[in-house]
Amino acid sequence: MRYISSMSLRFKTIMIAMITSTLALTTSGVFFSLYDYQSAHKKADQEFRVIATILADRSTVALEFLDQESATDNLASLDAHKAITMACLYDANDALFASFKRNSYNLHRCSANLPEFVPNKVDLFQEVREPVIFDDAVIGTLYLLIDQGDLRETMFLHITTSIIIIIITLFFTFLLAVRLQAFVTVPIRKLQDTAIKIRQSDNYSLRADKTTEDELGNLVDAFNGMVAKIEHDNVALRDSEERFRTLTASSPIGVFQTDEDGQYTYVNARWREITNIYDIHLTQESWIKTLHPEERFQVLSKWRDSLEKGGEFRMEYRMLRDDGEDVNVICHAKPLYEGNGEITGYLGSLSDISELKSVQLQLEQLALYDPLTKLANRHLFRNRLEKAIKHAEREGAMIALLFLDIDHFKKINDTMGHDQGDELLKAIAHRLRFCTRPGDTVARMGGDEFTILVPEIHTDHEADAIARKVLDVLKVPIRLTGLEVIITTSIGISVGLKDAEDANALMKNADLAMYRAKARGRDNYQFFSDEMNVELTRQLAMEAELRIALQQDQFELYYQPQVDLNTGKLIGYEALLRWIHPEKGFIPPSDFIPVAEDSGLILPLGEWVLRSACQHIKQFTERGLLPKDGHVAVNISPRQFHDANLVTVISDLISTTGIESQQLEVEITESLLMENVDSTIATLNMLKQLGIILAIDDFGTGYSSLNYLKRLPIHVLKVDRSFVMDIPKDKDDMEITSAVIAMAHKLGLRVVAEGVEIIEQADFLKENQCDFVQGYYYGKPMSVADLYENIRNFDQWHSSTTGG
Ligand SMILES: Nc1nc2c(ncn2[C@@H]2O[C@H](COP(=O)(O)O[C@H]3[C@@H](O)[C@H](n4cnc5c(=O)[nH]c(N)nc54)O[C@@H]3COP(=O)(O)O)[C@@H](O)[C@H]2O)c(=O)[nH]1
Repeated sequence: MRYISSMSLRFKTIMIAMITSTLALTTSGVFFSLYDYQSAHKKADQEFRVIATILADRSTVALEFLDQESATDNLASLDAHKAITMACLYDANDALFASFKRNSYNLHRCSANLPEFVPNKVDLFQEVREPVIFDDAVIGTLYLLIDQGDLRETMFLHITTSIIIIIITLFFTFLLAVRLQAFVTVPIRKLQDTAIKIRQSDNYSLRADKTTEDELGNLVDAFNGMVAKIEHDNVALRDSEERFRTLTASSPIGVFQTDEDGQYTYVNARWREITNIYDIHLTQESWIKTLHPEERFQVLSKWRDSLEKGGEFRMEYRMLRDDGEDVNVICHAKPLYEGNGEITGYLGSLSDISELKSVQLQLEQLALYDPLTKLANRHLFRNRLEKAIKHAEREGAMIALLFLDIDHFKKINDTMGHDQGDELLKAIAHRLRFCTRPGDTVARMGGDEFTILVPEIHTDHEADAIARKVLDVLKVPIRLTGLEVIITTSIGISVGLKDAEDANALMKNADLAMYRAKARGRDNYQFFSDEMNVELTRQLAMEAELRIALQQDQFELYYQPQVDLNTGKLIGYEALLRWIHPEKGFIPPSDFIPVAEDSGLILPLGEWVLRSACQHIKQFTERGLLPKDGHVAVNISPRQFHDANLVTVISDLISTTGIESQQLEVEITESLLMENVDSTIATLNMLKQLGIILAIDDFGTGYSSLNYLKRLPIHVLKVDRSFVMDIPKDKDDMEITSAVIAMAHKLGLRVVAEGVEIIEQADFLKENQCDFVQGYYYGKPMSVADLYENIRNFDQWHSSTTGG
């Protein structure tokens, strides 16, 4: 079959025609020869039987009368029939009676007796036996032997003629087939030649000639149509490729194409710029050489993996170019497929993302690191803390978390200026790094708060040692431009997973411990303890109770008189808040004010105090308990002071209660002044514009500088009780107090001395021109009812209480 399929169409067409003709002619020749032979044979047989019947009939008389001569003559009439070779007449006993033979050369002779009949005998001669009947009795048999040679000869002649005719016909058929096949093969050959020409010349504008209008003509049309489509597609492809080349040539992205083995077949100019490879014969090896040694293995194995699996290649990697430049790139290559689905190569892009990477790094730096100190920021610290907790859970290890707050940093920052403050923070960060090991994390949480995470400790002593080291190292004077600063810090330590098992709790515990360190005089460290937690629980319980107290009106204002030292007259009161708990009784403000401050409850509570104080001012004025130009001082906590609504609240209260604004004095603590200086001054100015009196409370306990005080729009300075209480025993306190009074006067401020308990203190203050005093010596804070009871006439009441 394969042999046949490889034969030329021309040969096959001729062969088909020849085989078909041969088969048709042979079949019909053989059929007709046989038919002819059979017909001739049948006809001869009938003829000889008729002759035999007639002859037998004629021989009846000769046999009956035993007339051999007549019988022989009778038989001799057969001479006219050439095919009858021999005729024998047998009598009733089958004995030869008369005979005839063609000639003396005839080999056949009649046998003496009638030959026995042999059925299905095949011979060149045919026998005919005809009974001779007389009166319905067989009196003899006529036996004829007929030579069939003529019949056969005729048949052979017919066959021979047929064969000759077949051969001649086949010959003409061949000539005709050879001629006719050209109608099929020539257009096909032409089509083939055109196809070959197109293929060799890549000239798709060529077309095959259409010579017929039959199926071959249709084939040519279809072929030409197909070529036209290819030509059109080629043009489109060329245009597209042209556009691609033009585009890639000026593309800011490197573009490359490789074969299926990864060898470069095309790169654009940008690709060369990025890789710094300008070899004309570009190989994969030249690209491999540009890969950064640290990443070469990963890049190559991924690239080879993509080649083997026929998958996409997408990777971000570094290159170390031969000019020494470190370039970050992102490479993306996709396989190109042939029509049969096989990969023919890769088309890819190469982008220089160095700038992006550095921006990303900067962003990461910004997102995870504190821009000033370059320490980890809150997020990164939190992240590392959570990882350390997980590690500790798995390994059963301990972690230490140190929470640091620089002591009085705000004061230092405000005094030295923010630039120096920043330098100081950087120096602190540097020292903290020095105190830790590579696996530890030092973070700046914001402001002057730092944390240290030690991810693996074995005993508390290790955390203890780090804390000591930090305290010592930070205490070493820090030299800034033009000055030297000594700083201390307060450190809270929580140990995981002993004190707490999650990041929030550990942070909270360390924070709590840090506050304990602050409370214990700063410049020390404290480990978190359960007792701190108890304290926290207590504070939370108190917070809940404070909310109820606010709803149930469990608060009351007490008033402590303030006296003019020169005249001895009452000039006003300080309003002091009291919480009368229905079960616990009196709870001092020093206990609940910090809780209210921390929880934010100070805002509604402080507003309540202001409203009550304004209402009382109104009542006191009406009942003559407040002298003309007298005032009531109200304490404002830091959080309340920084509340955006404070000025509006006070302004509304003054107008709704109908008091004079100068009858209200607002006391803010000195420590508050050290935070947000600008906004503090702005708020003070707004309050001053309302016409109220502004006083600085607890003066001397903070770190206010004179320069700083000068900028503040305040009227009164209250010398803290801690300076007054040891007068006259403590000479230092006396000196400080007199200096503060003198300084305040120079700044145009009036001075109130707090906590005056004895006459010596009053005398000392008077000698030093202190303006006003307040203290148990003049009167303890008292309820409004007591006030009405006691101060009907202040002068009388004062002399009765002081004995003066
Ligand atoms: N934000 C607010 N703070 C308030 C309010 N009411 C009070 N406070 C602050 O609570 C702190 C404690 O106050 P308190 O227990 O009322 O103590 C005051 C006086 O009773 C006490 N004092 C006065 N004279 C003497 C004395 O001669 N000896 C002595 N041992 N104590 C005396 O001093 C406190 C007044 O201090 P100060 O406010 O600094 O003038 C206290 O800090 C209050 O400020 C409030 O409504 N809001």
